[in-house]
Order: sequence, then structure tokens, then C-alpha cells
Amino acid sequence: MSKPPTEIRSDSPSRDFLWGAATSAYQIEGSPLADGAGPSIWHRFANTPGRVLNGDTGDIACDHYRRWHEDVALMAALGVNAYRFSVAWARILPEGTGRVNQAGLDFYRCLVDALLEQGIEPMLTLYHWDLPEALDTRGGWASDASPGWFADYAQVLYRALGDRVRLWITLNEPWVITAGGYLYGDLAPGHRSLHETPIVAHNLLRAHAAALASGRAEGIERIGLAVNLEPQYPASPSAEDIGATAHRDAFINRWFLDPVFLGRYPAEMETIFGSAWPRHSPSELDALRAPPDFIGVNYYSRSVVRADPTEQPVGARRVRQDARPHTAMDWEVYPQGLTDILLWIQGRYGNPPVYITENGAAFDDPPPVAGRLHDRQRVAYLRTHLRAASRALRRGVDLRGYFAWSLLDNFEWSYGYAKRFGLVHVDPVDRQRLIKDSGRFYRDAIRRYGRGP
Ligand SMILES: OC[C@@H]1[C@@H](O)[C@H](O)[C@@H](O)c2[nH]c(CCc3ccccc3)c[n+]21
Repeated sequence: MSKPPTEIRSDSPSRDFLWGAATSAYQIEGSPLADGAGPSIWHRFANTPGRVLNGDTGDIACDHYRRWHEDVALMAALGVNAYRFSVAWARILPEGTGRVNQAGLDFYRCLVDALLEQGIEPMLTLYHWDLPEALDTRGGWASDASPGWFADYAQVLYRALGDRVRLWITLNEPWVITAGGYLYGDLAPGHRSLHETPIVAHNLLRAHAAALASGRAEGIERIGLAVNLEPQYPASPSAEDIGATAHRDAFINRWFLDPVFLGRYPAEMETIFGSAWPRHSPSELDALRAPPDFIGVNYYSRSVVRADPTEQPVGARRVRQDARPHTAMDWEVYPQGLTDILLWIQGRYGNPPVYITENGAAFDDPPPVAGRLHDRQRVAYLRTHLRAASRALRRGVDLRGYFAWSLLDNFEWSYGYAKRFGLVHVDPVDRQRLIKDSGRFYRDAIRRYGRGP
């Protein structure tokens, strides 16, 4: 077990702006079946040969389930005043519904209490992709019953932690849950169905609305929705490219935010899905109107878009900007896209409160040398994106906080451990933690800009 950093936070930055780090349960915890937990779809998916690079699984991950106290000390050493994490549904309800597993609740209560003792604000994501296997067996998110399952699960957590946790997120990235899990199939549960996809999206929106209502009934005041947003720019001024860009913008950016804020789907969705797009009655659409108390923006990169009829179902494809820097995920480094997307939210949805709930980058880090890890590219990425966030703040965006993705190098879904996003290095053998230069940079930025970037 590594020596916890001795340096525990002394100066606490302003409480007004949250400077955090983010993780998710399956990506860091390990021990997926410990203490009565049930299996999730990611436990099954990762243990299915061929689904994850190098056969990696979350069976151990960062071993956070056993090292959580050390990780809270790391957060204190970094000087963060907030921590975004997700709860593994199947630790709380091993069968997805019904019987509550007290040991699961106890784990998260201990984590939250330790965070609060350090003056670190917990932000709890109810769902970050790890559906209980038992519910997938009953149809998963394609089931009409899924919103009820989710609202009941949320209520268990609201009642258990609502007196300690003030910031809640219903779903992490409904677009990725839908597109990754049901259209493209690269994420659990690995379906590839044009027909299922809009049904799943609709059920996720119903689930968000049901969990919001359930939270209101329990007196929970700050419930958000975290969405991956990727600004789309036409590759040329041609009508074809501008049309394709609008389609991709609807598909990625407006598909979920328009229903919850405006009570309608983007018009482009029916063109994209054709006969696979279901009929929705006015009352069904109005039932989706469930504006969150804040939007969690997960920003990584932008897309430059060209029309391409061979790229279905959108008829558009991303054009790689070869002249610009890219991360190890082959995502263009484009800080201005963060400013642009924050201003877009401000204009389209009436300047709602926003947290940047994920921003960060994977790079092929150099190995640690003499107890230091010089991840220069990640330092540059964070610096330029904090400046981009600052430009949006100065233009009146109601930006309440920034969460770096991620606290730790962790399980990067179908890439396994091959892609590292952490401010803190995790040794692949003994999982020893080592704060990278980017972690030190972030600590210094928090001290210097406490009230906001
Ligand atoms: O890929 C880095 C992170 C993941 O580790 C998080 O769990 C997830 O919330 C998240 N979302 C995005 C942006 C959307 C996206 C997800 C997966 C693959 C490609 C793009 C990037 N990330």
C-alpha cells in the first residue's frame, strides 16, 4: 500500500466555484461482486472475450473499493473541493429492484462522510453505464419498465444519502448509453439495432424525468443531467456539409437536451432514423420536459463535419484535422470548442447553471522517473481548457464548477487500461498511486484561481 501523501489540504479555495475531479464506479472500484453486490452489464461485457482490448476487465481496476480512504487523502492533497463519482446500482440493488444490500449503501456512506470530513463536496452520479445484469435480462433500457426501475433505485439513494449529498446527477451521457450500447455496440450491452436505439433513448429520458420527480418528492434540490457535448463545424460552406453538420449536431448535442428543456425532439431525428423513429404523442413528449437544476457538460473535443451518405444513420462523418494536435484517443485538441459549447447552452436553453463535469485527455504518458511523471501534454490540455472555460465565464455563462477527467488512470471501457486520463498515475501491477505533473498543475491552479478559472 503506497504511503498516503502527507500534505493534507490546508487552504480551502472559495466555496463559490467547485474545483473537482471525476471518476465512475466500474472504472475505478474493482471488487465488482464484493459484499453482496450483483453483477452489472459491464462485468459481463468485460469478461466476454473480444469485447475489451487486451482482455482487460474491471475486476480489480484501481482497487478503489478497498483503497478509497487513500484516494480521499489524494484528493485532499490535490486541493480539490469537490469529487464526482458514480454509484454502482448493483451494489445497492443486486437484482436491480427489490432487496437492498446494506453493505453497498455502507460503502458509499463511508466514502461520502470521508469526503465531507475533508471539506470535499460530493457530486453523486446515479448511473454511469453499469446497469445490473438482472435488469438487462428483463429487457434493460429497451424495457418500458426501465424508468420505474431507475426511479426506485434513485429513491433508495436519495433516502440513504440525501442528508449528506447536495449535488446529484441522474444519468451520465444518455447519448453514449444509447449510441454506444445499442446502435454501434462498442459498449455494454453491445447491441446493434437501429430500431431499439430511439426506444432506449426515449426510456432514458423518461428515466431522467422519473428520477427528477422522485428526488423532488424527497426534497433533493440540485439534480443535474450530464451530457457529452461536441460542437460540430462544417468542413465547407457547401449546403451538403452545412446540412450534414446540422444533422450531426442534432444527433449528438440536441437529441436529449431539447426534450428535457423544450419538450420536443430535434426535427432532424425523424430524418436520421426514418421508419425506425417511433411516433410520440404530444403528452409523451411533454412528459419528457424535465429541466435539470444544472447541466453537467462533458467536453473533450469538437468535430469538423462533411456530408457522407455512406456514414449511416446520420449521413455525416468527422474529418480529421491532421494539422492540429490530437490526444491518444485520436480526438483533436480544440479548447475553443469548450467556450463555444458553453455559449451555445447559454443561448439555447436560457443560461442554466452548468458544471463542466468532465474535461481531460489521454496521452501516452512517459514512465515515472524518480517519483515524478512529466505529463506535459496533459498539463497543456488542462491549461488551455481552463482558459477556454474562463472565456465563457467572462461572457456570463453560469459556470459553477470544473471536474477534471479523471482523478486516476482507470478502466477506459473498450480500451481497457491502454488509455490513461488520470491526474494521478496508477501502477498497472501494484496499483500504487503517483501524482503526475498535471495533478500538481491542477493543485496550483486551484490555489491561484480559487474563485474560478
Ligand atoms: O473517454 C473518457 C471518458 C470516459 O472514461 C467516461 O467514463 C465517460 O463519461 C466519457 N465520455 C466521454 C465523451 C463521450 C465519449 C464516450 C465514449 C467514447 C467516445 C466519446 C469521454 N469519457
